[in-house]
Amino acid sequence: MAQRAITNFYINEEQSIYLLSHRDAKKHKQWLNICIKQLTMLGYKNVELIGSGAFGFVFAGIDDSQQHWVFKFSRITLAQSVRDRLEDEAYMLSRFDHPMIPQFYAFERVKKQGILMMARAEGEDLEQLSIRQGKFTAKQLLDLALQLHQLLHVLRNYRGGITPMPVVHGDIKPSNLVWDERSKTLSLVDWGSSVYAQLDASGQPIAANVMDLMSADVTNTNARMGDVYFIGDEQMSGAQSSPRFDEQGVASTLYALASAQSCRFGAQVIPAASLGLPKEFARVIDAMLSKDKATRDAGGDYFMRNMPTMARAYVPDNPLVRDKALIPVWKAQVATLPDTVVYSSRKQFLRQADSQQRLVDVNDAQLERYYREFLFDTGDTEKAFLAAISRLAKYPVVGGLSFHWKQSSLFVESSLILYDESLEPSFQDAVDNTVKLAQGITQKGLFKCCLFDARQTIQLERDATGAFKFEQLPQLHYDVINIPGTEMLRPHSYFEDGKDPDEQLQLPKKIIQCVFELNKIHHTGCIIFESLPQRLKIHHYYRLLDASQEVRFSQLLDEIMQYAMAIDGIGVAGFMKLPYKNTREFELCAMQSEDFLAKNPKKHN
Ligand SMILES: Nc1ncnc2c1ncn2[C@@H]1O[C@H](COP(=O)(O)OP(=O)(O)OP(=O)(O)O)[C@@H](O)[C@H]1O
Repeated sequence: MAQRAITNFYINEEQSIYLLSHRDAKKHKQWLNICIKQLTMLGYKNVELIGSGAFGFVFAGIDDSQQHWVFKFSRITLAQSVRDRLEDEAYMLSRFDHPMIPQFYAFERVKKQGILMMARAEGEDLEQLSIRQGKFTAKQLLDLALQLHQLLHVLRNYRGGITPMPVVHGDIKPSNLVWDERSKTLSLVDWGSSVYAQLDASGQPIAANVMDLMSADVTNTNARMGDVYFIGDEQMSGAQSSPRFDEQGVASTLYALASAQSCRFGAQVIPAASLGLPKEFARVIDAMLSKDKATRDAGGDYFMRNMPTMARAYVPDNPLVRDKALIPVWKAQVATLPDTVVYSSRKQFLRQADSQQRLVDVNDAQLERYYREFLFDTGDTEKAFLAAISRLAKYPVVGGLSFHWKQSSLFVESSLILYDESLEPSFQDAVDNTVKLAQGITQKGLFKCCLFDARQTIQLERDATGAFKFEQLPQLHYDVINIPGTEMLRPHSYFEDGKDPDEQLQLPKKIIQCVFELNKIHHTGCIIFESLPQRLKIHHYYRLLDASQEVRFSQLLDEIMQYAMAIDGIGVAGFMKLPYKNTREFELCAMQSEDFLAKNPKKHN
């Protein structure tokens, strides 16, 4: 119990509600139900939760005249100053009357709870579409780029009366863009980071902001932080706000959708020029994502001038043809889809890149959101790799991956079981990206991650003496599939790689003995013990591959549970078992080779 207490850590609901303590999960559900009830009492029908972000929850409902409304609530757990931002967001949204921007309806306060009301943008946000569809086609991207170009014009040309007052949205990214396939229209939502621009695109102060100039506020930025996975370098480093910020958001968005990633950081290893896009378009995106400001700005200027012409070029409207998957994925069916969460050895991985050693005494198990604060010192490709790993958990999948960087090669072992066949192509894109990005990482070492179903996580509370409270000892869940005898002869992988520095929890020896015994039986799976002061969480998935061994297998799992009741330390420890020792080897590759639409018509036509 000598570990530092976990202080500033909170598992975000975004991870999975199933990982919250019973009490917190109940509170969370109750709160959502209260919101739904209140909105229903106000006369809205079909009220439902449609989104949740770091700052709030978003509900939708229908009024008497069949108008679709959206209600954005700020999280009550946030500081008042942060909650007040919802009112600023309401103000900026109310400035616009444009078909690509949801109409502002009202801002109201119920006790301390602010509620922003606006029109619902019909359709699906582009992050959801990207998860479902995988890489966007060139045609989709050009159509989208044209609409984004139009949006940038709307923002730049905003006027307060006769005075030009360009607006910076500040958070353009796929999840803030709602696409309606029926009407082919795009809407920009989430105005929580928007401000009046201080500078114009050429870096000159904007005359309308005389107040700022007079109040000697010329050096301070009024900019707000957008999503660190999508904002450009200037916004990240606290520069004064300018339309360049949104050009960067647009470039990041187009890049992320073209490559099926959830961030902008992969562009050095997987440039837009490698994605089978029209050459001119790909070059512009890469220029806009450049590390060099002059190149970025020139790219942005080119986009603003030429996007309409680029979008007019003929591009075949065919579905994507994908190369063979870099690593295999198994498919399976299940009645209830898993609520996937990923755990990884990323702390160790990040620490190596953390030059200022700010992570040394952080010992939390799961730092998904928390990592955002520590991303500054990490290389872009490492960030992109971690984001690509997180993206895997957006799919209904269980399994494990290990990446081992040795000499000049990358070795990947995997076991991935996807529970929705229709998502196979997009999941393949997501998995291939992890490999391509890993090929671009030069630091030596090992990275492993497990993907499990949070619904199956066993949680046991401790009493005042530290003993676990339960009526009946819960059982570890497993599936059985019998694979052909020939497959059984292949050597199975055996995942033991010495003490992992991230795993501070000392497990009872008996558990380790059981795991050794389990290893003799052909199976795949993972088990992670996460011991907190008040409770123990056991995350796991198991798949027995030799049905003849089921009796022994389930007996060992029961024993593991019994011995787990002796865990008294705090920390995390776990084991992962991959089914075969068929490690795939990949060469390191600093940058994927160029591939443009016109050059390779067979492949893309
Ligand atoms: N007017 C709207 N019409 C349709 N969908 C909307 C609307 N506003 C928000 N959404 C949906 O709700 C999600 C979350 O909304 P929003 O981005 O405003 O919340 P947030 O808490 O600021 O999120 P984040 O932390 O991701 O910035 C969006 O990704 C989008 O899918």
